[in-house]
Amino acid sequence: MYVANKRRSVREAGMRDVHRSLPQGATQKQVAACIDELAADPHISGILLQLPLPGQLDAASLIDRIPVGKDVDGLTTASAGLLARGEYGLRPCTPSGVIELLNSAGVPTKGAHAVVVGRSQLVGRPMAQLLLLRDATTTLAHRHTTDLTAVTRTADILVVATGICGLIGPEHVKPGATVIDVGIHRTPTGLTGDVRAGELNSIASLITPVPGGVGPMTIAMLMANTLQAARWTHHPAHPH
Ligand SMILES: Nc1nc2c(c(=O)[nH]1)N[C@@H](CN(C=O)c1ccc(C(=O)N[C@@H](CCC(=O)O)C(=O)O)cc1)CN2
Repeated sequence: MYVANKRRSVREAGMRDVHRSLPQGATQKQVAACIDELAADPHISGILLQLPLPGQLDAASLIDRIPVGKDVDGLTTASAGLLARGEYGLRPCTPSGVIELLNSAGVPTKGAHAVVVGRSQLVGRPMAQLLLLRDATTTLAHRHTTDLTAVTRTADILVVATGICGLIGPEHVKPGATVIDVGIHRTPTGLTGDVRAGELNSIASLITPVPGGVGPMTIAMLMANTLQAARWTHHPAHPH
């Protein structure tokens, strides 16, 4: 469904979309060959490998076959390195979308205490790096954090990306905080996040909804990255 949504957005933005669907049992070699073909094609500006992959595949080494200039998900080692050094490059879509949400809502990051819960390569780690670049005092919490509640309660900006449905409740949130819920879970009563948003109305000053919050921003940032990558493709002086 996410792939279908991305393909639709690509077409709506006036770009051409090329979709390669491999069988569930595809080998590392088959997926690598598919990426290599797209990487070598001068008519392709951006490539993404939809995650998660089936267990027989090693995602990290496959992602690293994507040339850095076409890495519209910002997940290659090269893109992660540029981000870690605060240098110009394509950045992961979900964390970039969160920064856009904070900007558009006028939430100041400079000097704020931002706590990110979850340390995935896809969201948590790059999120912490981006907040640091925005001059937030940043804490990255995870499953081994001692007394998570005490840590999250000091956050002016709380970003939750744990994959645990309803983990965060009122006891975790400082009054007036901005809460960003990256989680998405399908339950018998509908879609819900990592945050029990309904219990936070009188505590948080701002909170992103699920659905309709971070998810659509992820796709919007993918479009922005793809446009940037296309500009580089057509202007040979680009940095990659
Ligand atoms: N290669 C990647 N794989 C994955 C990424 C990614 O950024 N790159 N992120 C997630 C899934 N994802 C995009 O791929 C994604 C998740 C959710 C949404 C979204 O719009 N959600 C809607 C609800 C849609 C629904 O379920 O009905 C919302 O939150 O309102 C977009 C993209 C893992 N894999």
